[in-house]
Amino acid sequence: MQTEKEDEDDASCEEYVARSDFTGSGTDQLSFSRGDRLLVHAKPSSEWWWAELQGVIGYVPAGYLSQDAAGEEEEDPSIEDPWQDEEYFGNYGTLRLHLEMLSDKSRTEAYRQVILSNSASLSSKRVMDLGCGTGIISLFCAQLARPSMVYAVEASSMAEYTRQLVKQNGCDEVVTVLQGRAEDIELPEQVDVLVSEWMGNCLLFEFMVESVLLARDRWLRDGGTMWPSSAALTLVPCQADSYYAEKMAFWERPYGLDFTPLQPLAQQEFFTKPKFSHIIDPCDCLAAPCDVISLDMYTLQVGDLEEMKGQFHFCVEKSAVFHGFTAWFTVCFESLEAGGAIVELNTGPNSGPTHWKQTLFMLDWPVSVCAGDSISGTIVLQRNPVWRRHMTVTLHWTIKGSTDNPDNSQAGTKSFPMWR
Ligand SMILES: NC(=[NH2+])NCCC[C@H]1O[C@@H](n2cnc3c(N)ncnc32)[C@H](O)[C@@H]1O
Repeated sequence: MQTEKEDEDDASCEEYVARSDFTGSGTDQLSFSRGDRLLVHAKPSSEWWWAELQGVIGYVPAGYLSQDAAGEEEEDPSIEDPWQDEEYFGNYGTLRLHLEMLSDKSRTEAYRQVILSNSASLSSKRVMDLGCGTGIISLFCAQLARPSMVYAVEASSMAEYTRQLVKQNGCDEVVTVLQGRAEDIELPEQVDVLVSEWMGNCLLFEFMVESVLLARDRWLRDGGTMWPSSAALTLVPCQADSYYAEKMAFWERPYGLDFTPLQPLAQQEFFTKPKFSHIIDPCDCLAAPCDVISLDMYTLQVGDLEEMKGQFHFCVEKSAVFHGFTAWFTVCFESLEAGGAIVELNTGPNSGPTHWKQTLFMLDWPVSVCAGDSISGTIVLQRNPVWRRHMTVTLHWTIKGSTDNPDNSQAGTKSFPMWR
């Protein structure tokens, strides 16, 4: 018989249905599968609830749960396809994106350099090229080295053409194209090297990296090599005068008229989401850039991707208007030979241009800063619990005046959806 307290607890418990799978990270998060019925005991915050599943208790992301049974009938599109694979792989089935990537010399030459500088060590190695697209990396392997086999895995319809390109270039003895998602295909053997070009805007957008980690855990032999081997997200406070003038200052006096009542609209429309494909000029950087998140591709776990946190502390080097932060990434490819040369692909303003360009996060209002001021804070990349290729980037910052400008101290925070 339940005690009054237990009755009371049951009364406060509410049953919810999981709309999507969730892999918890750490000991206090509860993993579950789509369709599981969870008992929610408490809602300490709007994002994380305290729930129970088959006697196990832990934190669950509230966004994953829906209460109304009716929700099951009107399937929310995100439940059907939280990875939006139909649209995602549909896009990669056309040439537009492949042309953009192949036209990116910094990107493509970096992968070619990796193969070239490891060509001797690649002899007799088994390679998996995850998300091979047109197969360029696999063709580099077959052309510049003597691997025993390259498994070129591609989920989109481009794979049919990739097979033709492999044959057209006389590489079909070495390269085998497998059409399918890396998560679903079967290889006849484990591989020595897992190479992939998985990086998205702000490094993680698209979350293709999850597929790479799953393939690592399933197909890379112990002691095998991950290319890239590591990745880092870099941040810098910046001025963005021309972007600000174009989107915000414009409304001050267009054709001699005062359109400033539209500025709150402009802020909402143009500064709510990050501006990807921004090109930051090195002189727009207000401080030395700082790596805020570093990924080790050998130890990174899928659960780690739910929330990635980084800290920063910038010393402002010149008096300017602080419009926002700019982010970019760098990936490194370790040598197959111990101590061999590392190849780096840096998508920042001091390296060759790439199709990723950089990502600009505009503050709601610019702030004047002086040389000697400090800008400290944190960046949090929160993976979208429903749309699994998306995330929200939250920046918290505090500006502290330098000794000769002590009263300029202010704090701010802003969340930027990428893109839902
Ligand atoms: N750097 C990126 N942001 N995107 C560039 C690589 C993306 C290529 O990998 C393919 N691709 C992406 N995910 C997968 C997957 N899980 N399995 C197979 N192919 C994939 C996709 O169809 C495309 O051809």
